[in-house]
Amino acid sequence: MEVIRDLWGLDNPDDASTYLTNRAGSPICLQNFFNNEFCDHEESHNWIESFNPRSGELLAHVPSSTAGDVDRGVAAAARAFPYWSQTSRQERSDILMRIASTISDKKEMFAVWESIDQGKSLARARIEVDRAISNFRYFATYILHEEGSVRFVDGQPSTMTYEHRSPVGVFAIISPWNMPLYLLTWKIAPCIAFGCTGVAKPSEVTSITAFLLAEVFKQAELPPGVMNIVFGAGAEAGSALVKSPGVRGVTFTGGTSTGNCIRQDTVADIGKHVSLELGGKNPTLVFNDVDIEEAVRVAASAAFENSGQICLCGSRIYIHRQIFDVFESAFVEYVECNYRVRDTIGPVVSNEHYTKVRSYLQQAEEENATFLTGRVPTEKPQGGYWITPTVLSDVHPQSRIMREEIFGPVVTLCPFDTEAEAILLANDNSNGLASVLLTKDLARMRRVGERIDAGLVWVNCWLVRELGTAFGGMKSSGIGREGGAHSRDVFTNLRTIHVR
Ligand SMILES: NC(=O)C1=CN([C@@H]2O[C@H](COP(=O)(O)OP(=O)(O)OC[C@H]3O[C@@H](n4cnc5c(N)ncnc54)[C@H](O)[C@@H]3O)[C@@H](O)[C@H]2O)C=CC1
Ligand SMILES: O=C(O)/C=C/C=C(\O)C(=O)O
Repeated sequence: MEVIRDLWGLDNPDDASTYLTNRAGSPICLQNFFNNEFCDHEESHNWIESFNPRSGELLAHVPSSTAGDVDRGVAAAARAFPYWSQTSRQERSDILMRIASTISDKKEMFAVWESIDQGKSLARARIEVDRAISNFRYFATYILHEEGSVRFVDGQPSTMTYEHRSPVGVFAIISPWNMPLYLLTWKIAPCIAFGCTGVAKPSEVTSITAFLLAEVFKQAELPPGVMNIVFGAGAEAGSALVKSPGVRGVTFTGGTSTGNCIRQDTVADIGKHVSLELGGKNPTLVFNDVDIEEAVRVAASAAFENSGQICLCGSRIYIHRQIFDVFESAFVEYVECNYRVRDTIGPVVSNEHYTKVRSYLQQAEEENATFLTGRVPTEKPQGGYWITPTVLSDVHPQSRIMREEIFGPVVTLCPFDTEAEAILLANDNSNGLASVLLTKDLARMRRVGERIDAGLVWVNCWLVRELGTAFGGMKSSGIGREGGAHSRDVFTNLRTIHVR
């Protein structure tokens, strides 16, 4: 496979950029991956164009797969399931470890292509590649250390009872464009660790690292059919995959409206396992006892990391009125020094997303919000989708800017007077994914932390992750949890066995 060989050999940004220049506008063409073979999609003239976010240039041709292609992937996964579901935990663990080592050997190559394809900085891409490796290592070892128990039924000493788990079957794994490799592996690793097989459909906007991951599966000798990758549009390939009768479970991360569609598409099949991790409009609460410098650092990182394109980003910052002015000026100064486009943060992912984020900024202007820093972009320098980190105040609580997930480098600042008001403001949103509390008061951490509508509450920190703990949201932010035993629940069926 010529393209894989080319990309695989490039592990520094300069070589990758020379390679792209030498292709002289001829895009990289990706292929589906079924049964451990790269193969052409059915309608081989039909491609989705994927662009370089830094320049707007055409970067890749992504197969526009059809329902027929999806069927091939599902059939491959179904054929592999009887064998794979019976392999020993040790065998699966060894293969997951080999996958982790193979990515690790090509860490820089993965980071370079993730950065080119998604637009994130190389530093950020490196962190995410490391975390993708950790996903495989974590589930490789988790399955070796699971505990179970056998009990005797009360009053019946000759009857014992125990719980047994078995893999569900073929999974549809659907992932978004904001942390492409990390979020895909967050689902693929437990899927194969718990004995399921699958078909993964990465976002059509950022498909390159998933294509490289397919080569990792080959090199790590994952048996054919255990994990297949189909590329294509959500409305066609994604939808066909979710609806496929051969698919027994769906795990999805992405936007809330797509999550709602997937819920509708699976609701009639009651036995299908469904796990949905959706959007957020997350509050950061800054109380009046904080160290301002530290609070600014955490709140800014929560707002602007990955150009605000993480579902966990804190895009509504509420600050106690007593420290509002001092926090506001320190925050703006910090953002201007530390989140500079092109230098420390990248563009947003696509032209479509640029237009969406820009429309919120235009609305802010029309509604007379105060732009403390940042602006409505008027041009695309060098054709890229650059948006300057923007801090707004004086935004009406009912404005779309305050209520909807913008998913870009845009944050609002608002004052509050009391703890009770802070909780009301934080919870005044249909989402319930994440939140940050900044305070030194331990009693308040509990009082407030336990009343916030959010699946994840970070106190004096943000994006601290422990892969064994529950990850997911409440309200419109999703259904179910993943991580450690929660992922096990997604990918396995539970039966209770009584033996006399
Ligand atoms: N993790 C998160 O919270 C994310 C949130 N978003 C939000 O969602 C908005 C829309 O972004 P999109 O790129 O359109 O995200 P999306 O949620 O539509 O895309 C995520 C994945 O779902 C697939 N998909 C789309 N429609 C589908 C369907 N009907 N059935 C099955 N799969 C389907 C896509 O191809 C992609 O692989 C963004 O502006 C952002 O606000 C986007 C990405 C991640
Ligand atoms: O686990 C993390 O660190 C980040 C997860 C991010 C998402 O799930 C998302 O943005 O969709």
